[in-house]
Order: sequence, then structure tokens, then C-alpha cells
Amino acid sequence: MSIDKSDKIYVAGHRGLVGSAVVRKLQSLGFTNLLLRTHAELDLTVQSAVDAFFAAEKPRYVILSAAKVGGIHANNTYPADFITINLQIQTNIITSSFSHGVKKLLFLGSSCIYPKFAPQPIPESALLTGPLEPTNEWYAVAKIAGIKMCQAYRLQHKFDAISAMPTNLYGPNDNFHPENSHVLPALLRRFHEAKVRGDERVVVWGSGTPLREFLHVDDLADAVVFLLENYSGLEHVNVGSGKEVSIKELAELVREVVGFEGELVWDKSKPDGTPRKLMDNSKIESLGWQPKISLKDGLADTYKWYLENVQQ
Ligand SMILES: NC(=O)C1=CN([C@@H]2O[C@H](COP(=O)(O)OP(=O)(O)OC[C@H]3O[C@@H](n4cnc5c(N)ncnc54)[C@H](OP(=O)(O)O)[C@@H]3O)[C@@H](O)[C@H]2O)C=CC1
Ligand SMILES: C[C@H]1O[C@H](OP(=O)(O)OP(=O)(O)OC[C@H]2O[C@@H](n3cnc4c(=O)[nH]c(N)nc43)[C@H](O)[C@@H]2O)[C@@H](O)[C@@H](O)C1=O
Repeated sequence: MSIDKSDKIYVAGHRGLVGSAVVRKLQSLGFTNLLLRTHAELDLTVQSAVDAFFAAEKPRYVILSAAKVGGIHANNTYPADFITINLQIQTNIITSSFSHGVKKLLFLGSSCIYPKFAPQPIPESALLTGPLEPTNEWYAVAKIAGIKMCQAYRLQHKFDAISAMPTNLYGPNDNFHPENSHVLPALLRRFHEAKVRGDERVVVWGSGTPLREFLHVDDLADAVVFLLENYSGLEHVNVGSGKEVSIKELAELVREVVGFEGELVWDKSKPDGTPRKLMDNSKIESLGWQPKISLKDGLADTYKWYLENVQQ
């Protein structure tokens, strides 16, 4: 299916890491009719406001990249916010999309939907086969509900709603909050600030042994548009880089990119989270999609963006 360049596409959460990358991608491909609303303009947790917006604007396609998002500490500290806000946003958008005639919707989940001890690499079929990782089970339950909503509307109403499950993402417009962000932006900022201050050491959380798979958000945006145009199935689709690194290796890589010369100290009082979550990407690869950006290049690009846009 090829989407007309003038079709109205609503990108929910367009100022976030993923939404902003999707907007860049769509604009670079020549899409001219993007529908965008900031959080201040439209609070997606308010069902009546979301429904009025869809009734007035009638988008043809919807990319659901608005969510309450954070790293291991935020997920562990604000479980009520993570389950409630995500259930509200996704339920409001999916139900209004269906009732106002949206042609196709893409929902974004996360690799944390899979069981803590899922087989590696994790196939799509591992969903709901075991207990979740406790630090993010509230967020994961909301995301699993999102997948199931898409499936339920497809089964009962033939609504073309699909779900993509990205691995850990990074890139421009990431959240660089010292405690609430994900590991990669947190470390870029901490190493940079330590270098500027001339510190002798930087504290990194946990044991350093967990393995994570990182994907540059521009690759994810490419996959989102690819799936919107090429996939209409019941099952969700994994989107990863296929390459994993330990948190220790990541920290060394960030130190190198930033140019910090001090030592690393591990704070083992902080949680490690899931030991490993490498996705099996064979489904999206068999559809014809491949990632392009290496972690080393992506990190250098993100540090450059951070220097130009975030640090004072
Ligand atoms: N970052 C990652 O590593 C990963 C992300 N994902 C998924 O990708 C999607 C996007 O994540 P990401 O871009 O990282 O998140 P961000 O936090 O960067 O962006 C989320 C966006 O949603 C908006 N938003 C949040 N709450 C509301 C609300 N109540 N009303 C309107 N807008 C709202 C935010 O606006 P504001 O900031 O103004 O509140 C922000 O623009 C999520 O579904 C997430 O689960 C999946 C795997 C990994
Ligand atoms: C994408 C995914 O992201 C979250 O899961 P996570 O992969 O565990 O996320 P994280 O990036 O926060 O941590 C990865 C690892 O890194 C270690 N770590 C070291 N030092 C810092 C540090 O300074 N900050 C953070 N955040 N982690 C650190 C940290 O201890 C952990 O071992 C989900 O909650 C959920 O949101 C989700 O779907």
C-alpha cells in the first residue's frame, strides 16, 4: 500500500524522541499534510478532548507515539502514572481513530512487553509466556493492552491497527533527565558534565552486566513508515538493531565518544532490570526492512546533537 503524500497523518507525541523522528522522516519523503498537537494543545488523557479533535480533524492515518516514557528508575518509582497514563492515551486514540474512520493506525509498544526470562533472541510469539520484569511491569501491562486493543479492533471491526515493538531507542530529542531518562542519554549527559567539571570519576548504575540492544531513532522512524506502508497483520512486529552490548561496554563507548578520561564507579544499589532483551528481528527483515545506523555512529551523532541543543 502506498500512502498518498497529501493524506492527513496524525503523529501523536510529535515533540518526543520517536514522534519528532517520524515527522522528520515523513517530511523528508514529501508528506505535506501532517497533523500535530502539543501536549498543551491537546491532553491525550482526556477522552472528550481527544474525541472532539478526531471528529473535527478526521486524520486518515495515525502514528501513536505519545506515551508516558522513562528509564528504569522512573518506571520503578511512578508505577501508577506509567500504567494509568499509558492506558488512557492509547485507549482514547485507538477508540477515536476507529470511530472517526481512520484508515490505518500504528501503535508503538516496547521490548519490555516480553517476559523477564524470554528466549533470546526474543520472537514475537514470546508475548504472555512468562512473568514480566518487575521494574517495568506496569508500563509493560499497559503496552500489552495496547497490542491487544489493536488486535481486538481488527478482529471485531476489521480496523487496520498494527503494533510495532521497538527495542531501546536513542537519538535527537531524547530525554536527558539525570534520573528519569534511559541509560544512553543519562550517561551522555553525566560523562559530559563530569568532563566539563574535571571530575575524576563517574557513577554508573547497577552491575554493568545487563545486555541491551540499541536502535537509533531515525532507523525506527524508517521502520514505522515501512510498516505503515507494507504490513497489515494481527501480530505485533519487533524492531531492533540485532546487536547487543553490555551496560559496561556502552559506558566505555560513551566515555570514548565524550572524551572523559576519569574512571567508572558502579552503584550496585541501583537495579539492573532485565538481564538481557535482544529481539528476534527476522519478521521485519523478511518483510524487507534493515537498520542502517551503527551504535558508534549513532552515539557520536547524538552527542553532537546534545552539545548543540541541550547543554548550557
Ligand atoms: N525511548 C525508548 O527507548 C523507547 C520508546 N518506545 C515507545 O515509543 C513511543 C514514544 O516514546 P519516546 O518518543 O521515547 O517518548 P518521549 O517521552 O520522548 O515522547 C512522548 C511524547 O508524548 C507526549 N505526551 C505524553 N503524555 C501526553 C499527554 N497526556 N497528552 C499529549 N501528549 C503527551 C509527550 O509530550 P510532553 O513531553 O509535552 O508531555 C512527548 O512529546 C512510546 O510509546 C514508547 O513506549 C519503545 C521502546 C523504546
Ligand atoms: C526501553 C525500556 O527502558 C526501560 O528498561 P531498561 O532497558 O532497563 O532501561 P534503562 O535504559 O533505564 O536502563 C538500562 C540499564 O542501564 C543501567 N544504567 C546504568 N546507568 C544508568 C543511568 O544513569 N540511568 C539509567 N536509566 N540506567 C542506567 C540500568 O541499571 C539498567 O541495567 C523500561 O523501564 C522501559 O521504559 C522500556 O521499555
